[in-house]
Amino acid sequence: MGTNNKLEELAISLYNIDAVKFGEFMTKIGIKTPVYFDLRVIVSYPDVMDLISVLLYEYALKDKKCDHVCGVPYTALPIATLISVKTKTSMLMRRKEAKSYGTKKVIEGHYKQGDSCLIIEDVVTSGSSVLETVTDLRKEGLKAEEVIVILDREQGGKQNLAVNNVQMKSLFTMTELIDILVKNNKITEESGKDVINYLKNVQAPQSAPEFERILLPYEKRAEFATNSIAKQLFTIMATKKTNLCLSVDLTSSTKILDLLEKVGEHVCLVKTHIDIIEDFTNDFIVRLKQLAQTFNFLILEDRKYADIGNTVSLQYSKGLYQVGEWADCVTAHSLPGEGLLKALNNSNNGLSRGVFLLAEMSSEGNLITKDYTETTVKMAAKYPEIITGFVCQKKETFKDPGLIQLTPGVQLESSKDELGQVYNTPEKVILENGADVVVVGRGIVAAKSPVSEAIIYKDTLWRCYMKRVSGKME
Ligand SMILES: O=c1ccn([C@@H]2O[C@H](COP(=O)(O)O)[C@@H](O)[C@H]2O)c(=O)[nH]1
Repeated sequence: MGTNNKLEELAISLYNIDAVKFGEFMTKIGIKTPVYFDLRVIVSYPDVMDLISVLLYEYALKDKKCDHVCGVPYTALPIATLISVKTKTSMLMRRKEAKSYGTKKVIEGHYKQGDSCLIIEDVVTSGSSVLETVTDLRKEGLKAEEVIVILDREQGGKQNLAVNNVQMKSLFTMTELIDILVKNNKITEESGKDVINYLKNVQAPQSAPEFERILLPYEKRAEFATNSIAKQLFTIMATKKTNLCLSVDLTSSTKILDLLEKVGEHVCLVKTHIDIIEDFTNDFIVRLKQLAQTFNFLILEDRKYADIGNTVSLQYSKGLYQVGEWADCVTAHSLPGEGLLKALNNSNNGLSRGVFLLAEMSSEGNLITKDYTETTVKMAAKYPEIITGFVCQKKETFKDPGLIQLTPGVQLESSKDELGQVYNTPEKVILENGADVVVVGRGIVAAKSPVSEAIIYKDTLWRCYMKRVSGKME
């Protein structure tokens, strides 16, 4: 049987075993889709597994030399195993979380620096899962420049990967799969067209003006995010319906924890300045993490790293605060150059971590220029796996819908403090200036009743966001 016939056979089998379904489904992040894939079920069908491995071999592996293969966890792991055995190629296995004991290895198997590793994946949408695996392999000095996938959903993954120097090959694109299923009378031409139309809509975002980043809802933005913390933060905002980041600029750990007990449910992000706490102990961190888990918020340590890579690496992972152990993300200046980003990227100990780069500041008379901001954004583009977004003030600062605009300097009325902090209103920062997550400090912590004030900020900020995105996705 020729490769084309086998591809047809595979498409029909995937349909028959319900690995691909048509109808109206809701994705994990609440977006409607007319097609749904669940390739996890293929492990129960040895004939389908066999066909997939034969096709992957014939299509992409026959004439290729690579030192290892590695499946993106979890669905692609058994596929990678079959390929490894069939081609007698060594396999590597990537853990999703580093072990907390022993070697703390993320990549299991025997390999040496410079070895090439071919990645195998089942379905690619934005390419972010593949990029997570690429990042871990590259950290070990492996060459990870190619991925083969069963299905390309044609939602920007291929382009995203190419930007990160990963070439993607697929057995089918979504359009090709649909064509086969229509041709074999598995689905009607109409539902085929529905899917193609859906694809056109989701492919358009980056170019069409109505899909400008600030007009997209957070759940959609999560799909574009490459950094896992950005993805989580978008999803938390969409689920909890809050884009409020509380800056807990208090010097007593008890006061911070008491406040978070009461307002944790209203915030998506809690921003700390850990070095202003006068009674810091490790218990504070334990309690803070518990609260983050209970109320589903992330933690940002606003450390504003600004030193050479080696020092930043030490500041991040050592010393009294061991920030890398507990903060989901940190802030950093771009001033010292890329070494700092490399340091943060290499010091994450296998944990999901993110960085907000300061591209602009809210304080009067700050020395950041337009050129500096633009160069900062360009620098960030080289480290998509670690960059969560930018601390900035203007919507023009960056375009990438997968990154987050974190904007401080916000109070209910425009004003200034006596030390140069400039406050804009929620309306201005969200509707005009493009803020995604809004940082409020003294507006809440110094209020007479911080809890009721937090609720007012949360409601006001969310209303502005809803106004911004409403009607644009229909
Ligand atoms: O440009 C910047 C960057 C960071 N910040 C920080 O945000 C909070 C703002 O606190 P307020 O009490 O709401 O003024 C504070 O922790 C700053 O360090 C900023 O204000 N501007």
